[in-house]
Amino acid sequence: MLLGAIADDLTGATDLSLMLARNGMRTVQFVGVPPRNTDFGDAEAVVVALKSRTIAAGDAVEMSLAAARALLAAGAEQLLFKYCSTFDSTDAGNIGPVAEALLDLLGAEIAIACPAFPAAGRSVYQGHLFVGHSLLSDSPMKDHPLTPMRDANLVRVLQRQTRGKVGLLPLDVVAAGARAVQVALNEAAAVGQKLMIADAVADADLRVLGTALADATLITGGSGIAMGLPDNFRRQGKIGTTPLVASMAAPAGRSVILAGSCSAATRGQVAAAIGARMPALRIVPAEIAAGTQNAAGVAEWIVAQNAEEPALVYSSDDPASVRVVQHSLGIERAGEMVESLLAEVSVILRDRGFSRFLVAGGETSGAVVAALGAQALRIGPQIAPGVPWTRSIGVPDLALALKSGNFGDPDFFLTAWDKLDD
Ligand SMILES: Nc1ncnc2c1ncn2[C@@H]1O[C@H](COP(=O)(O)OP(=O)(O)OP(=O)(O)O)[C@@H](O)[C@H]1O
Ligand SMILES: O=C(O)[C@@H](O)C(=O)CO
Repeated sequence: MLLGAIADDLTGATDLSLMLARNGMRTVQFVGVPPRNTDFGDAEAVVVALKSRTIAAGDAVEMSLAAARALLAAGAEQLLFKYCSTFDSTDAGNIGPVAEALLDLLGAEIAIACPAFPAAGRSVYQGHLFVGHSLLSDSPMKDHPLTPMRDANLVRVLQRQTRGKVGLLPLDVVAAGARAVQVALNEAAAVGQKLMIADAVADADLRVLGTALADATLITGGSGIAMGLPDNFRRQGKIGTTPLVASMAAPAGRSVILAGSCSAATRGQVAAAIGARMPALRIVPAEIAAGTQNAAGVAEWIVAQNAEEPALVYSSDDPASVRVVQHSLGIERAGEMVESLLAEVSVILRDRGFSRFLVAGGETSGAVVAALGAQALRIGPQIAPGVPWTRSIGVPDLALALKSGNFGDPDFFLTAWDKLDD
């Protein structure tokens, strides 16, 4: 095992695992910190998925350090801390505190922070994060239920979360090549900077950064920052090239879609599925609170649908309605109620022979997969940039597609199934 990664949510971990697998690295993903003496088999990269994006910063630090220690003990030569390509965080953390704690653990002087992922429309220029053609602060991320992002200047955002000084690695330095990047990082470290937001607007920039970071013990960023890393190991003769599969055998059983993401892309996918007459049931937080909607009832409804086609259960709602719910129930309680209900539903369905789950939303996926009991995932074919099918290793044997809220085309819920072989 060469590369050890810690992801702050589950869909982010599959996004990263797909990036590494697409770039030829044998990658296995773990859900939670792997237990002591875990056999990582022939994995060249191990990605540990945490659910640490929105918990208290101290807990996120502790969990991330535990993951880092497990990866280092298993032989990782380089650590990557993966967070969201939209830099989802608050002034309390958790990107800054976790990155600083990992720097301390490794005794490293400086790390870059680069959420750019051009294939999904995320680019960083002059330290400002763009989502498509909009600044982060003008994008739908300004209304995220848990981490509303209202400042696009990432140097400023990260500085509010960190003790150490945050700097900028501008695009002209990146354009000058890997050596220029290394010189800039050394100079920044010499003046006491701990983290540097790195500009990148195209895959070529991310590959330059990747090359420059061959000897870095810690790298932080979105999945894009990983695209150049496998080549470093390849140049050193440590890995070959394992091709990504084009389709995946799925265990026999029924299919379901559970969407707990309120992100714009997911809402579009829900609308497209309903438009295509997929059977769909809406989860309403106020009804869960009132006890008129519960997991048993929702699961019954799903089981009663046509067994040959996937059915959709969604809580996805527009920002104004989400705000109303959060105001009456509390942000955390509203989120937890939906997550718990979908998690309970998934367990009932698993026990009724469902084996193919498509889950939308990072927090939602974390809750569902933990309840389902899948502990490690093998990476299958790409459905959309950042979203692969995965198959759990051992028991339970499930096909899982864990979709980040904002990823995928509108027809994602309809076409994802084409990549599964019966
Ligand atoms: N109708 C709703 N009202 C209030 N909260 C909701 C509603 N539906 C879902 N939620 C909560 O909003 C949160 C959505 O977060 P989640 O991470 O699942 O999606 P996302 O942020 O779009 O995805 P990602 O993190 O992958 O970008 C969850 O905690 C979920 O339970
Ligand atoms: O980086 C992204 O955008 C995703 O992998 C993610 O982390 C969403 O939760």
